[in-house]
Amino acid sequence: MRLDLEAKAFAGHEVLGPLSIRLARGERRAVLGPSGIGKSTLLRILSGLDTDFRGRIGGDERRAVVFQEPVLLPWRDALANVTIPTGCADGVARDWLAQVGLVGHEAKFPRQLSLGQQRRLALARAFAAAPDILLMDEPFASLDAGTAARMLVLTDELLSRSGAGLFLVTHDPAEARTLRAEALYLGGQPARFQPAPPAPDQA
Ligand SMILES: Nc1ncnc2c1ncn2[C@@H]1O[C@H](COP(=O)(O)OP(=O)(O)OP(=O)(O)O)[C@@H](O)[C@H]1O
Repeated sequence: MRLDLEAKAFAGHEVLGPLSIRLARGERRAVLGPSGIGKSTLLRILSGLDTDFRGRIGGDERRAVVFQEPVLLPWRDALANVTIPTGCADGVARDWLAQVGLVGHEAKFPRQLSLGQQRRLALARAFAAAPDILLMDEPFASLDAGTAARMLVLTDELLSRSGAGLFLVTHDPAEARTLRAEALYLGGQPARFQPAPPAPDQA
């Protein structure tokens, strides 16, 4: 996946660029920076959801996106929430549901699952699409600390097992370290990649 972004603007106001990213299968990067700096905007461009920018995007890697909210189909059970969006076979979906710890929950509707289980269902759906690159936007936010820690370990395992690359948007440098992702810091106006800010005890 290649992005050479010259500029991204909203209503004539430039928020991002210039910046470049290269990301291949098996590589992991995390983008960090203050609220409103442009992290989600960058993820939307990389995922192909936002094509309204100046620059070039390329690479034929399959991409899957995991958002902070699981965005599930409310009237379909967990199994169909994996098979319908991805087109994968029932057996493949059952296997991914098992890998995220949802055996026995296949026939449940999203409203019958906890938030943590819904997040794991969204993770199973993303991996069932057999992505080369997984793009994740704050996927561990608003989970209690224990659930977030388990999700992080699970994500690390599934990335290693599948060989997929990772582009993670997060506020939390510790998440990037746990996932062994190279940290990229966004700063400035319009935002670009910058050197890491000093650690709090050195500031
Ligand atoms: N659809 C939109 N229309 C207008 N402005 C937008 C739109 N989406 C984002 N912006 C602006 O672009 C800038 C970057 O937003 P973005 O959501 O990418 O930031 P972020 O770093 O992901 O923030 P947070 O960490 O709070 O989620 C912000 O100033 C935001 O107000």
